[in-house]
Amino acid sequence: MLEVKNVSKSYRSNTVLTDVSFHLEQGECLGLIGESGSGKSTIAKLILALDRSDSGQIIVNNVDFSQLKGRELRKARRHVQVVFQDPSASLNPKLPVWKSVIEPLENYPEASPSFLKEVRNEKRKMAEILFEKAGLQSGLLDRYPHQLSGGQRQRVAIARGISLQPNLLIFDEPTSNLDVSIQAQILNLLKDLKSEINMSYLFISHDIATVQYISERIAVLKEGRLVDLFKTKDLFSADRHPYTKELIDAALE
Ligand SMILES: Nc1ncnc2c1ncn2[C@@H]1O[C@H](COP(=O)(O)OP(=O)(O)OP(=O)(O)O)[C@@H](O)[C@H]1O
Repeated sequence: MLEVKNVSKSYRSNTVLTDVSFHLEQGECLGLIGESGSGKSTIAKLILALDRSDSGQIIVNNVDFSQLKGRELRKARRHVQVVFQDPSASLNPKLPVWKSVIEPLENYPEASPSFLKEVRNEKRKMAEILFEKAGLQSGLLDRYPHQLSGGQRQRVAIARGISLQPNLLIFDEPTSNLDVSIQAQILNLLKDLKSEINMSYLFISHDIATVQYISERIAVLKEGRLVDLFKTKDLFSADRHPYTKELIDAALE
């Protein structure tokens, strides 16, 4: 459902991505790991069409995003959503959180997620269903972002991220700011949602353990090049790229 083909990107003289290729199957989670500055977020930005690659293609459901403009791009964008490390990025501090959760549904009136079919014109009901899916109690609907814990805020961002029933949900370090026990709860929630709603995930993290837990395959980025790509069960296999082994050793330390 996603194909990244020979993508390169530079900012002025700084080469950030070089000839990156990978694909993602429907319903699959691909983990993307690499050190800070290796280009992980840039890949996310390009897939979200927030920026353009210098060369290569990004194909979502057989549509080449790099060729789309204007209305066509806007229409295609609803199939790809994102959850960032900092949920504040997608939550308006001046709105009760239930309104932020249904905002994408207001922006795309043509979207009709299967789990909201019965209530598509009832804003509050849609928010209630999305809250329930994200494991949030309905008593929190009218809170403002600053009145929630970090874990609750991230659940709100997840509720918003799934609201349009996207084909692809990109996570950029979604649990890095959370305590370990909350991280585990959020990862379990994401696993459940993926099979329930049949979405594909691109899960960006610098933490191998997190990526190992949630992903079926793992891609390794080093200085803007994809150096390794393998099934998660082969993480400790002898033929891993030396750089992957370095990352594993560093994590074990
Ligand atoms: N809009 C931009 N203009 C100029 N340089 C940029 C821009 N966006 C990213 N870069 C540069 O691209 C490189 C890769 O950044 P990117 O954020 O993709 O890495 P990352 O692997 O996600 O790092 P981190 O884990 O720290 O978020 C960095 O050197 C960064 O400074």
